[in-house]
Amino acid sequence: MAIQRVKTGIPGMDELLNGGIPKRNVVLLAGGPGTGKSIMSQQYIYYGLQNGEPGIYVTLEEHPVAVRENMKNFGWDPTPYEEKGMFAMIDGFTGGIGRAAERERFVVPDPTDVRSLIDVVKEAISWIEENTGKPPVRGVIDSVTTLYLTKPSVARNIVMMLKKVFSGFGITAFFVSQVSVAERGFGGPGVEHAADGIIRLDLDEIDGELVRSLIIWKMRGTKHDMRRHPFEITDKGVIVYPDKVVKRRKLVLVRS
Ligand SMILES: Nc1ncnc2c1ncn2[C@@H]1O[C@H](COP(=O)(O)OP(=O)(O)OP(=O)(O)O)[C@@H](O)[C@H]1O
Repeated sequence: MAIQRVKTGIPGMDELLNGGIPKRNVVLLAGGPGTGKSIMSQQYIYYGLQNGEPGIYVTLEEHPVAVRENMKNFGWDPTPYEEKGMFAMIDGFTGGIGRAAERERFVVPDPTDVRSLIDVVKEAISWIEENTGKPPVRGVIDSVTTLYLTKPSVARNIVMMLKKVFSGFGITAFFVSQVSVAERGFGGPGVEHAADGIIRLDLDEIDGELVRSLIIWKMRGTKHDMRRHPFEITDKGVIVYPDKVVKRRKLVLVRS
């Protein structure tokens, strides 16, 4: 039987994934600052909404109002879908502080406490089920790194706890993982093993120009492309180029 897949909807990406992400996979979207992790996550969620697939988005690094504004800049206004009960924005940023936070439907009272975050996620899933008759298909946490910045030793446990909830409800998720500019890993000890998939995004200076590229490091349940491909961020979102390959320039030391 063919496996069920969730299309990312990001032009070029599903080709690299042999058709899409296997359903229920939790995929780490790992990369340095400004590499495009949030934009790619928002594009993933919005593609689903447009195709009748409910979604949840947990924002831990940005105000939910700023996330909606950023999405609108790309033409991805989530508000009508929130009104229909198809999309839940989970505010893990404000802790309920501020006027705008009072208007949010799902607010995590203590964003540093993973259990309180999980409770609100479950509430949002039930709300979507009540409104649409099905659980969300897609989910995003932006970023999971925030949850263990000060306690890296529990990183893997936290990712496992969240993965159990998301994949338990059949949700296919992007967990955004922040890595520092020169870091080769995927952000946090052991998280790379807990995740079902890893997509690594990079921004490199080549010949005085910043070049965006990505590579699918792993994806359980499917074969996938193994090469590094360039991508661009445009006014309409991310476009990946499956026919182009980026070969990293090596740093050559010249002795005088
Ligand atoms: N309309 C646009 N057209 C082209 N590029 C854009 C546009 N809007 C934003 N960008 C690029 O996207 C980058 C931000 O992307 P994004 O917020 O997804 O990064 P991120 O990987 O989530 O970063 P961080 O970890 O710092 O939050 C900007 O630095 C800019 O280079």
